[in-house]
Amino acid sequence: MNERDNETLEKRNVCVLGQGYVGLTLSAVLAQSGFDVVGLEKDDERYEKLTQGVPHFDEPELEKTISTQCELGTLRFGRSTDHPDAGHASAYIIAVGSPLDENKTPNTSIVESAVDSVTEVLESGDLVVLRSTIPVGTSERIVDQIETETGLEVGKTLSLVHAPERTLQGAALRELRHLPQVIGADDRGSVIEAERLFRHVTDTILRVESLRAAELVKLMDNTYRDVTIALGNAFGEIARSHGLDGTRLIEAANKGYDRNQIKSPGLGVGGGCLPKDPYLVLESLPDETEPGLSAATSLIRDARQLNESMPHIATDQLEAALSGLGKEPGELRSLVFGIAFKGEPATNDIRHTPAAPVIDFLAERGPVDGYDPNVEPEKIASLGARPVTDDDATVTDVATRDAYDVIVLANNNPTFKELELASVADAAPPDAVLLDGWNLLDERTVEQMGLSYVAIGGDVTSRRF
Ligand SMILES: NC(=O)C1=CN([C@@H]2O[C@H](COP(=O)(O)OP(=O)(O)OC[C@H]3O[C@@H](n4cnc5c(N)ncnc54)[C@H](O)[C@@H]3O)[C@@H](O)[C@H]2O)C=CC1
Ligand SMILES: CC(=O)N[C@@H]1[C@@H](OP(=O)(O)OP(=O)(O)OC[C@H]2O[C@@H](n3ccc(=O)[nH]c3=O)[C@H](O)[C@@H]2O)O[C@H](C(=O)O)[C@@H](O)[C@@H]1O
Repeated sequence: MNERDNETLEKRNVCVLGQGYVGLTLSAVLAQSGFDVVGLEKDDERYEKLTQGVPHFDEPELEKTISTQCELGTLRFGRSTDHPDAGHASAYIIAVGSPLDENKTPNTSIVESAVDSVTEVLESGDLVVLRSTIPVGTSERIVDQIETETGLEVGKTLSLVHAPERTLQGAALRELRHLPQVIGADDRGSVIEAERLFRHVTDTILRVESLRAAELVKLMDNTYRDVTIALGNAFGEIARSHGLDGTRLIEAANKGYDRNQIKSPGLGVGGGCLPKDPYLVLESLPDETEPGLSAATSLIRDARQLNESMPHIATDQLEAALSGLGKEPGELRSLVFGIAFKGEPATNDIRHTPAAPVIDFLAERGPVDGYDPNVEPEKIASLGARPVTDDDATVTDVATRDAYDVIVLANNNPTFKELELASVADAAPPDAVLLDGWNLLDERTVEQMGLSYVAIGGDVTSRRF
């Protein structure tokens, strides 16, 4: 049995490795829940901002929570497990990145390196929580890594679980408190220890049978979302091939028919996770050639590839619409609204943003301005667009500051619906094109203003007025 079995976690100090979207929000909520937390962040710039109480990303209530907990002394930050408080902790939560490499194969080296640094301070009776999203089977390999490096034994002198994060960026602090927490381990004692911690965060703990079960539950959640989004995108393309408007047909199909809620077509799937996690499923299969698996993996892979192609399908549509403009190469003036990977809930995260391939396409044809009230100008510039930084400007002010030949709504920020189309059309050259990546606007209104309207999943020629 675990040597600390009779000690409740209320006395445990917690060390969270990685203070990104997952680690920092969890550190804040754990501190708020009465734990003594040290958050470790190895990135110098991010660490420096944290020492000033400033997160590198926006989440509602996050900065206020951090400031309160730091003032109370329940939350502090360090760079590595060399930090004195890291050694005093008895619960270690790994919340570092698990990206893909350039071949779209999972890279768990960042997780393994974080685990390595924890093994230097682990003691008998400690708890390790693997929170990063990792391929099935990774936790078992980490158990071997820790047992070899420390001589501790999971289930006897050490507890180890996989407890995945499932919050939505932009809603994380609220969802941490309300979503059920999945916990999987290969021994009962470890689950009990982890429950003693997470029951202070959320009311519902969902025990699953093993480490790999918890890994797969998380990957199923995100892969399900990616595949269902892909099906909405597929219907958009199928409808368009019939000269029909997929978005309107999906709206009709969903109305009053709750057991089906088909997702609307969109410009693409971004963020740090959905574009990645289906590949973690595909890359952790024992043997993809087994008959039952090959169909399953084709479904997931094809869905992922369709979602990856959506921005390029959009620029193909745009290319067709631009042919009528007769612009010389390099002359096309463009504005891209919505640089973050999604517009709602608001985020400043540009990881895998669908705006990037659209900016690339337009930048080959002329200057591109980029506008997103939630994204720092340097991030917009990093994608090759010239940041528009008029803080007091309305979206109409931005859209009419130049005679743009192309205006793109690249994410679903609801403020883009406030575009005063008459003003936009007045400022634009004849036959300017508006690409509405999220079907935010009414095509009839856009067309009546004299702008060419291109929508994802929509087909203007099909529209019966
Ligand atoms: N972003 C999200 O909303 C969600 C992400 N996840 C998963 O959680 C994990 C983390 O995701 P994010 O927070 O978005 O990643 P992130 O990249 O924003 O944050 C990770 C942080 O850890 C730091 N770091 C890396 N190695 C470190 C080490 N050894 N010691 C201290 N700091 C270290 C990095 O500098 C970075 O700031 C990933 O596996 C992701 O798939 C799961 C659910 C939600
Ligand atoms: C199953 C699920 O809901 N996963 C969530 C997802 O959160 P994330 O912050 O990535 O946001 P998201 O709403 O899934 O959006 C991801 C991308 O998908 C796009 N998207 C979203 C919904 C939709 O109907 N169509 C669509 O194209 C968004 O525009 C965005 O580019 O991924 C998170 C993660 O694992 O990082 C996860 O914790 C969250 O619970």
